[in-house]
Amino acid sequence: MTFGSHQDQNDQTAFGSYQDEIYANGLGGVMPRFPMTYAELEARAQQALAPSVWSYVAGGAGDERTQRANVAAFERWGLLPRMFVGAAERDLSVELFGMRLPSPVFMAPVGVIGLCAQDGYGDLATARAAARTGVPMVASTLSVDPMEQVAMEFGGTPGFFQLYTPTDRDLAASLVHRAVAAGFKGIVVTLDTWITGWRPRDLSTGNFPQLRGHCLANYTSDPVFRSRLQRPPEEDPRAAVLTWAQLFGNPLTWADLPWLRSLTDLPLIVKGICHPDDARRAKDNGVDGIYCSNHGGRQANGGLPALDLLPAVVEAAGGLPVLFDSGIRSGADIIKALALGATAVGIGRPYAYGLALGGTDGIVHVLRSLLAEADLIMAVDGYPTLEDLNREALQPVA
Ligand SMILES: Cc1cc2nc3c(=O)[nH]c(=O)nc-3n(C[C@H](O)[C@H](O)[C@H](O)COP(=O)(O)O)c2cc1C
Ligand SMILES: CC(C)CC(=O)C(=O)O
Repeated sequence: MTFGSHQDQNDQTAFGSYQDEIYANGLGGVMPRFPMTYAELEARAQQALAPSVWSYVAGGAGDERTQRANVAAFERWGLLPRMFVGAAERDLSVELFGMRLPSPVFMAPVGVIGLCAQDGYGDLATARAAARTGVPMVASTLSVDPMEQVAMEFGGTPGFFQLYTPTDRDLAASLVHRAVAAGFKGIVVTLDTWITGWRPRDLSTGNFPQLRGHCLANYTSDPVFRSRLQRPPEEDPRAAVLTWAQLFGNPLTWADLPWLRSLTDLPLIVKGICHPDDARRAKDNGVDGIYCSNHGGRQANGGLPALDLLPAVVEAAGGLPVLFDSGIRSGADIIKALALGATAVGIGRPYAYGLALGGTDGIVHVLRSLLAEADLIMAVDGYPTLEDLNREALQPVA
């Protein structure tokens, strides 16, 4: 099978075969085009991206201590290999919100992802990667193309819509209802970013407001948003951006949760939950999934690594699915997060870098590499199914 062919879809349950493919294609195939380590992926993405986009994607809050800690946290856990298991066949599939997914991996919402693509249409390229790999995309509110067009590229892969809840409730309802109509399978409400964190790299380049301004397609295509403007955004884009900036961020409280819940029957997932009490309360208020994340260290510096917070959140979630991101850089990281109780694991910056280097092919390469590594670790370490991956599979590094 050739790399990047549409046969990928049929290959979703044999993730480790990507290794054979790379060896078979040899130097004429994947290797000269795509990096095989995260360090190389990051370095080459830096070369490929405009400096302001690079700073925005790679950067985080403050001196980026929390961002680095997210990654370092994975090094404090080691996997325990088991022998005589005969894990010749592995099953990485997972049941999530009533759907069977080929793997417990998804693409975390990345706003402004559009600008990581060479042609500027990165949301569509990402959706196509979801179609090819079966790895769901959580489409950000902040996209270059409207959600309806993004959803049309998903193929058979389910997609999720990430909501930045505006202060205008009618607009929030309109965005959610559009997502339902477009066929999204769940709504992820991000709680930790109603205001942007202190991001020195963005402040240095000064380009962050401009970058955001390119990613308002979900607003400018929205009838409610348009009704709030004196003139159509096509005629007065500056006024549209100013109006958007005024209503972008809603500092939600628990009192808002019943209203959010009432907007849709789709699974409602709350992103940014890091405290067990918040997980418990969200569950008691009728959410369907908890998303443990510290936004990749982009919002508040000085926090604990998200991985360290995961086990308590899982326990408090009392059986609700727990999605996790922040710091996943390898297949081993995926396995460790699953063993610590995550139901599914979100990839963030790595796929944005894949997009920067090779569009849809680049993302497919990143996702398949991560999944191949995860699958092969399960094979070698003797954990054939996700049920086998639990706390017993891990030991803290001394
Ligand atoms: C460039 C960029 C943009 C992001 N935009 C969004 C967004 O629009 N909505 C959201 O909920 N999270 C957003 N996030 C956070 C990611 O969903 C995820 O939590 C984070 O990337 C995980 O950290 P990691 O990439 O270091 O693994 C963004 C992250 C990056 C890197
Ligand atoms: C426009 C931003 C607030 C989008 C985001 O979530 C991020 O950059 O982390």
